[in-house]
Amino acid sequence: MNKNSVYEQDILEEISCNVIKDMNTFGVCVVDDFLGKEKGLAVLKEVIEMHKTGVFKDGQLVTNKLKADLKTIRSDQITWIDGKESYCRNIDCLIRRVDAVVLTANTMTNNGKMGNYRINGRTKAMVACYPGHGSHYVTHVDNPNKDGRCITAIYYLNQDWDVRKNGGLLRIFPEGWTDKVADIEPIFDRLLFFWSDRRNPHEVQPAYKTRYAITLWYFD
Ligand SMILES: O=C(O)CNC(=O)c1n[nH]c2ccccc2c1=O
Ligand SMILES: [Fe+2]
Repeated sequence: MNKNSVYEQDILEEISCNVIKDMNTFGVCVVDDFLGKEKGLAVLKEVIEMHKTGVFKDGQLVTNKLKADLKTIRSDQITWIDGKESYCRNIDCLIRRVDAVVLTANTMTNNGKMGNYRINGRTKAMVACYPGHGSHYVTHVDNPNKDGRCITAIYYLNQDWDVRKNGGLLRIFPEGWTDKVADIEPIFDRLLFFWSDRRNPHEVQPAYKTRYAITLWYFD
């Protein structure tokens, strides 16, 4: 094993340790500077290129009933990739690193499980774009009905993001914490994990600048 990979292995184990601790304590875990600036920018470049070539499909319509003009706000725009596409080499590297964290965390816990899950697969990667103009995602649970998804992993790509100006905050309302919320800013090179089930209802608040994220859901 060369020096570099031993170093990378150490970092991977350190990150995985933190993921286990935070997931078992809070059900939510944030890892900042996950890829580093160069690799993060390479992923962002691929996503922007995809956006330009029009691969994103319009997501759900959100009709804004508050306004008399019943203005419809187009919300998320998404596309699914498995990472093997020719235009996703850097996104594939991201996916493999997130896989490595989840699988390492899974094996590091004494019984080979994280939160009583034995992860054995995941979805393709969902690349999501909130196009600004107030686009948002109403409070929801990713997996309300035991469809097998247990961990949501979201990687954010938004440079110089200021929630006071740009909105787009992810607000999680952890079950059992009536007076507390987890506010996650969708900042560049941030990786977020949370349990996908009813423990973590969450919303994406209205975004006023193009907002990119890549989501993976892990199955047990
Ligand atoms: O971007 C975020 O910070 C959180 N994002 C979400 O919770 C989220 N959850 N479920 C989806 C299903 C289909 C399309 C987009 C989504 C989506 O952005
Ligand atoms: Fe969600």
